[in-house]
Amino acid sequence: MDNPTKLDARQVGADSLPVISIAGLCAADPAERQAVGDALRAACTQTGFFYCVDHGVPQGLIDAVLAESRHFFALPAEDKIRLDKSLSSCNRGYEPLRNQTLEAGTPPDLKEGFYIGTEQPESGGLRFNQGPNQWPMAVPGFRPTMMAYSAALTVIAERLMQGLALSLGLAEDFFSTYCRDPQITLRLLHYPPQPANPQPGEKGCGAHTDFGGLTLLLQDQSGGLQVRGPDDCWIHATPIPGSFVVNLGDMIARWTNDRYRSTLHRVVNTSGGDRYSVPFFYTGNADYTVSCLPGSLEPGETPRYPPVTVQDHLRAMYRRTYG
Ligand SMILES: O=C(O)CCC(=O)C(=O)O
Ligand SMILES: [Fe+2]
Repeated sequence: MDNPTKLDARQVGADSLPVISIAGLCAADPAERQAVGDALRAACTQTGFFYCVDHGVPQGLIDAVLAESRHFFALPAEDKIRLDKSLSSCNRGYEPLRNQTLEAGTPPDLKEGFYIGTEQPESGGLRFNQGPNQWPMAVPGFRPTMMAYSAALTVIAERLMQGLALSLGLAEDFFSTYCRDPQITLRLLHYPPQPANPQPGEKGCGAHTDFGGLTLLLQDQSGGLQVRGPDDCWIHATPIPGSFVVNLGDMIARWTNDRYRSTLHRVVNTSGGDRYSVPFFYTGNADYTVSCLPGSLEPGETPRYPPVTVQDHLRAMYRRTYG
């Protein structure tokens, strides 16, 4: 890892990360579906990040998510604190500025957030991240918008998992058990502008890899997301209107013995204004055991990671970044 206090990134065009149209995943012709699988394979082995377009999620819904998120974060601090995630048994609700440190050895992240998941009965913390949401009553459009968006992205994520199966030469429905009753987390994020005189290494979101399966990120037009390139430079994931930035999390790296990359990324909000983004984490069925996939080992090669359930893996990862 380079010096974490150095925050500059290479200025490159959006074409440095692949742009993949996923419309073909809905085609009746298997060759069209496989063509998307082939494009995914290239992106997954090379960058671990790509822009996803032609996904079919209405732009009006995407715009509404960002608008409702802005409304929420503009509420007075006391209203937000009333929904603090420490009041939830399942990590749902508001997370104040500087609450998480995604990059060990650097100051806490300059972001505030709000966690939403599948609406479930209270489990008293027995089932990790599973239970009821907390909702801001002062923002009436918030709940229906976030529920509609979560449902829409769950469909896209499941479709992408079918594409990933094709990309790996597996049956298209290979991940169907993983996709049954999936854990999803919608995370609203608000980044204030990067301070003029930050502490060494202080930034919006420290360098990290994502914990789960797939992440589908909606970002506004501020920019600031930086992705670790194969040549160990940081490259800007410049916003492309209407796209999602998709990346693979650690579970896919475990599945493929690191053939598919779970790539480091971070956020430095140098836009001068507020930045809003909405990662959607698709982590699959909590009880599913992630272990090295058929075809991901060369003869004589052994798995780098022991099998782990989705739930146990996530629990360990949250513990690491929330202390
Ligand atoms: O805000 C972003 O663009 C990225 C957020 C992120 O990487 C995360 O929440 O895991
Ligand atoms: Fe991330």
